[in-house]
Amino acid sequence: MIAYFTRAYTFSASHRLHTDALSSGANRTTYGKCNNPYGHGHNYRVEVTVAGPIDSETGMVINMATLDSIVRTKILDRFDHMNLNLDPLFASQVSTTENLTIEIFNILFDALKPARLHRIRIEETENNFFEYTGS
Ligand SMILES: Nc1nc2c(c(=O)[nH]1)N=C([C@H](O)[C@H](O)COP(=O)(O)OP(=O)(O)OP(=O)(O)O)CN2
Ligand SMILES: [Zn+2]
Repeated sequence: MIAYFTRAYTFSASHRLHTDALSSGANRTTYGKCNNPYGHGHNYRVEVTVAGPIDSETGMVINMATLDSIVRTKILDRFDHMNLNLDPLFASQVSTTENLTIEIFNILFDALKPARLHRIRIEETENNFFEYTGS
């Protein structure tokens, strides 16, 4: 029997949607106000879902303290109060939340092993949600 455990985390970060592959005008047309040269910020809410059998001794899919520690070390310490565009992950790709969601999935997929990361879901604003399950 496989169970799913989801825990939510938040971090605040700034970014600017911009690509050197487009002209200034095309960037402005494509990204609108999000192309503002001074950037803007979000309070990102990240949902991490781990899937797996329930351990017969602990009754858990994953120990929450273990999950918290890994997410803090790998994600929150890296991105909270940072400019996403300055992170090497976004040196050659736009800091859209689609890309952020995939990058966070890939980081945590490796870090959580042998536990199995099932899904990352990120709320960028009250209206924008993104999710990735690895394929
Ligand atoms: N496909 C994507 N489109 C957009 C992304 C993205 O990551 N993927 N991101 C943005 C911006 O980062 C932007 O900051 C979103 O904010 P906004 O347009 O203000 O979003 P809302 O409409 O939800 O908020 P309002 O306050 O109602 O304007 C844009 N597009
Ligand atoms: Zn934004």
